[in-house]
Amino acid sequence: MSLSVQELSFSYGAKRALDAVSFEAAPGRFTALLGPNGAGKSTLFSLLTGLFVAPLGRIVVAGHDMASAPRAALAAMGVVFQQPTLDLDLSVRQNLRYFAALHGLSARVADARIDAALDRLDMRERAGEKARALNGGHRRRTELARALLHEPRVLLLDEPTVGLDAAARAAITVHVHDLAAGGLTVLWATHLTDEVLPDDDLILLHRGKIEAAGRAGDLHGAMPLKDWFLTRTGEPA
Ligand SMILES: Nc1ncnc2c1ncn2[C@@H]1O[C@H](COP(=O)(O)OP(=O)(O)OP(=O)(O)O)[C@@H](O)[C@H]1O
Repeated sequence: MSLSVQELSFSYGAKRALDAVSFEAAPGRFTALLGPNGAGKSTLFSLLTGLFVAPLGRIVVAGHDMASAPRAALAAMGVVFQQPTLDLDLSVRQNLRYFAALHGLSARVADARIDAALDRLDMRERAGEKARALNGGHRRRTELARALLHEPRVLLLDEPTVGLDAAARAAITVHVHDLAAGGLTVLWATHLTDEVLPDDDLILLHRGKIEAAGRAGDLHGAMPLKDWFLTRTGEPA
């Protein structure tokens, strides 16, 4: 397993946001972390990315424990945050080069990887444009390209389609499923059931606890995922 979360708990004062959460995400699989608003998805991402330190439980990324080997764990991880994080005054290429430099990549290696990443996302001709000039879908693609530059084993995305139109949402969802099919470990947090395919691995998080986990199609069976989600959480997707 390239991502393993064991008995993770976290509270904001008296408010318990995560309660003994355990799950694994495997290489070559798209794992959807599905939960209604307030389920604890963002809290979990803050712990996975080292923004918060978990007082209870364990996170292991590609064999590296976040508590004892945080640098190695973080180096094995690519992250697309819910909030946009591009520098809007820099070009696409400058944004990517800056990130590559932070990861210690030489300019030559960085430029080769940037070109390949932009080609894959059909964005090569936008490389010189300021991030400000891009629409939401292209900004997200740039963030995705950036998250992969250091060739992580695990890709984490926190509600990456928020604010995108239907076409951009579909394109990025398909692209990330392809990345998983190519061998990457993907953890995709969402509250939107139409982003989850029957063959995906699904973790249902509700009120800080894992409510169900398994292959999505096996969990919801003949019932549409949206209806299954409603019966298990009492909240519409
Ligand atoms: N800074 C905070 N202080 C107190 N409670 C918080 C804080 N941040 C989150 N919470 C609470 O912790 C719980 C989990 O919140 P979290 O933001 O992780 O959920 P989420 O699934 O990401 O929801 P959303 O999709 O709305 O971001 C919620 O009940 C929320 O109200």
